Amino acid sequence: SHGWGYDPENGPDTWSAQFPVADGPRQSPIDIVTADAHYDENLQPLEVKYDPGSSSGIVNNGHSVQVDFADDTDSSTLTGGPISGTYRLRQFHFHWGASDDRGSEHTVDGAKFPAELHLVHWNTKYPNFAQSTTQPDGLAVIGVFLQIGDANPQLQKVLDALEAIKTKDKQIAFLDFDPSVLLPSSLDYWTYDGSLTTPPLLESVTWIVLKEPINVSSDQMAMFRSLLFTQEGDEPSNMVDNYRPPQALKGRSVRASFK
Ligand SMILES: NS(=O)(=O)c1ccc(C(=O)NCc2ccc(F)cc2)cc1
Ligand SMILES: [Zn+2]
Repeated sequence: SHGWGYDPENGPDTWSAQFPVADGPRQSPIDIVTADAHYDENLQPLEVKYDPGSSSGIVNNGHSVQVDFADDTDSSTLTGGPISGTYRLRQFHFHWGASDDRGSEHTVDGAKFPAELHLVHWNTKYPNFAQSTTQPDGLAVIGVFLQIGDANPQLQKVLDALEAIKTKDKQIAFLDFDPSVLLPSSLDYWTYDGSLTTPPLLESVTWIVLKEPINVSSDQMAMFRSLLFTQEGDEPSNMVDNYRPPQALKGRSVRASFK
C-alpha cells in the first residue's frame, strides 16, 4: 500500500512529505469567495473547439475515471478566456464524494458540490504535455461543477463505460465523444493561477471554473461510486472522496468574466 491516494495514510494531508510544493504559493483547489472575485472586462470569452474524433479511450487510473484524447494535432483546443495562445485538450476526468453532500474540489462561498469535472489542456508553445506541466503557463483546466438534479443524458455515455473499467488500470476504447456536450449553457467563469490538485501538484495551471453547474442525478452519482481504487484481485476499496480540499489563497486574486 504505497503511493499517494485519498485514504488517511496516503491522502491530501500526507502529500507534502513527498511533494513539498503542496505547501506552495499557488496550490489548488480553492474556495471561491464570490464577493471577492473581481470582474475583469479584459477577460475574453472562452473558445472551446473539440473534435469528437480525437477521443481515444477511457481509463480507471486508480485515482479517477479519465477520458483521453489524441493531442498530436490541434483538433481539440481551448483559446480565449484568460489564456493567450492555443491549448490542446489532453483528457477530462472527475472528482466526487462518498455522498451527495461533498465531492467537488473547488467550493463556492464554502459550498461543496457532489462532483467536479476537469477538462485538462496544455499550451502548444511547449513541445508536449509533460513539458507544459513544468511551466507557470503550461496548463489550462476548465472546472465544471455537477449538481444533483435530473439525470444527465450526455454523462450517461461515460457512465455506461464504467462497468468495463471497474478496477485500477483497466481501460477500453472510447471513441467519438464530444466533451462539449458536458458543458453548461453559460461559459461565464472565475479564473485564478493554481496547480494540479493531485501529486505532483505542479504550479502550472490557469484555472477556469465555470459558474453554471451541470446536472447529475443521485443514481448517476452512485455509478461513479461503483468504481474501485484497487486492482482486480486486491481487497476492494470504493473510489469515493477522491478530492483535495480547498487550499490557502496566499494573496492570489480570483477574477470573474461576468458582472
Ligand atoms: N485534478 S487536475 O485537473 O488538477 C490534474 C490534471 C492532470 C494531472 C496529471 O496529468 N497528472 C499526471 C502527470 C503530471 C505531470 C506529468 F509530467 C505527467 C503526468 C493531475 C491533476
Ligand atoms: Zn482533477
